[in-house]
Amino acid sequence: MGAYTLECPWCGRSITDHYTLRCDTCDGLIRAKYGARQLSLKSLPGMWRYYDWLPAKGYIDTPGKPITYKSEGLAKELGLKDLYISFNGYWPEMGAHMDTCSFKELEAPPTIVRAREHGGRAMVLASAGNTARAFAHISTITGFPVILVVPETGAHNIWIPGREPGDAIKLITMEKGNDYSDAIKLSERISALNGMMPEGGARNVARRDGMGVAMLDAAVFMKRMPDDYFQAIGSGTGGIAAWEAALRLREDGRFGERLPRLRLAQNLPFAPMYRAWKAGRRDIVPELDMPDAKKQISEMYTDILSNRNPPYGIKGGVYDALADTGGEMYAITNDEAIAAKKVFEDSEGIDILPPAAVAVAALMQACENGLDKRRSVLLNITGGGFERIKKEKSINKVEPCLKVSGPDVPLDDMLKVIGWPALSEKSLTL
Ligand SMILES: Cc1ncc(COP(=O)(O)O)c(C=O)c1O
Repeated sequence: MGAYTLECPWCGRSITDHYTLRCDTCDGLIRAKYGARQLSLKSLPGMWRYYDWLPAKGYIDTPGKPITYKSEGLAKELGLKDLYISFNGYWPEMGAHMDTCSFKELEAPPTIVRAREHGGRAMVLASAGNTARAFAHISTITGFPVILVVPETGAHNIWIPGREPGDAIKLITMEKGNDYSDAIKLSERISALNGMMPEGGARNVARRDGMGVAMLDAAVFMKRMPDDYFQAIGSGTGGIAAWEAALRLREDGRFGERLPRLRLAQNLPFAPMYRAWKAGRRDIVPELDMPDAKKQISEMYTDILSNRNPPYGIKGGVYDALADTGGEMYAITNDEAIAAKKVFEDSEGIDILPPAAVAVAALMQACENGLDKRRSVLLNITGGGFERIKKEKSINKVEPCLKVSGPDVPLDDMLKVIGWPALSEKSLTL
């Protein structure tokens, strides 16, 4: 069980896993190559049902997994015959128990397990909100220290469902004017500390293969891969993950030969990947694709979908995923997303997070523009059930231990407040 090696499909190197995030030779995205060519489902909790294709030896006892179901309400609304929904969030009647209400809860468990298995004593990560919440939740469950760097505007997103936040969570907020990319810069500086593991973003196979579980769960439920996969993206890591999961399913042989077309959506006015893709470019040109990025980000319906350095042009990144699957990009206005949110909630009966509304709006746009209604479509509702969980469980805010002015603040003062290196000793007792 759980046997894997790492390989770089772009230069053919096989790599021993030391929590390795990069291929030194060609800088393409490395992948996990699993011992099990065919997926067999395991009797393990939540997402660990897909343990065969997760890069970890152990697992964490958490119930969260995507729930795939066949839509009736939205399908009827849009005239689609075969619309499937991957619901990532809280919806107990459907068996959905991702209590932090987003698919980032698929990334956190394998990433923390992998880090621990490779000698990590703490993890640092930057997030506009949902990712930090998911890692904080898993830190509360496991006691594994996490340092979260979050722009002030996203701090309200960091809460723990149903219990008090664990004391191994250290939340650092960044003053107004800093965005997600500033948070990434600061977290990269902190990650240079001995024993501190970077979460690795799209480069971390545990994050990607964790998110790929949405595609695996759908294919198992549908008994085949969907024709189309809709998702809202900021970094696009979820899109890459869906593509890689589909490549494994194709190799498995029981889920079809054709890769699902990735249909990925960004929220206007900040849509650098949409613009680069539409211009037929592998590279994002900041002056053309995200002029005045900070202003654009401040005008988005959901700045969760903002990332100024997405893994787009890198080998094995979003561009390659779109190209290999015959994919398409969509740009969604704030009004379209707000309208789509209501359509989904009225027709399916559960609240969704704003990024998921962007994906719904993309599906609606595709339908208006002639998407063949007989195609089997998988819509990734990447977050939902927040209104619902608020009524049923306590939402316990994580209080920041420090607020900083920008990404270049002196590290020493910061570490004193975090309690480093004493914090790192904590993980040794776990
Ligand atoms: C709820 C939700 N949906 C979609 C996304 C976009 O994910 P990605 O761009 O990493 O695929 C995010 C990112 O944080 C998110 O929190």
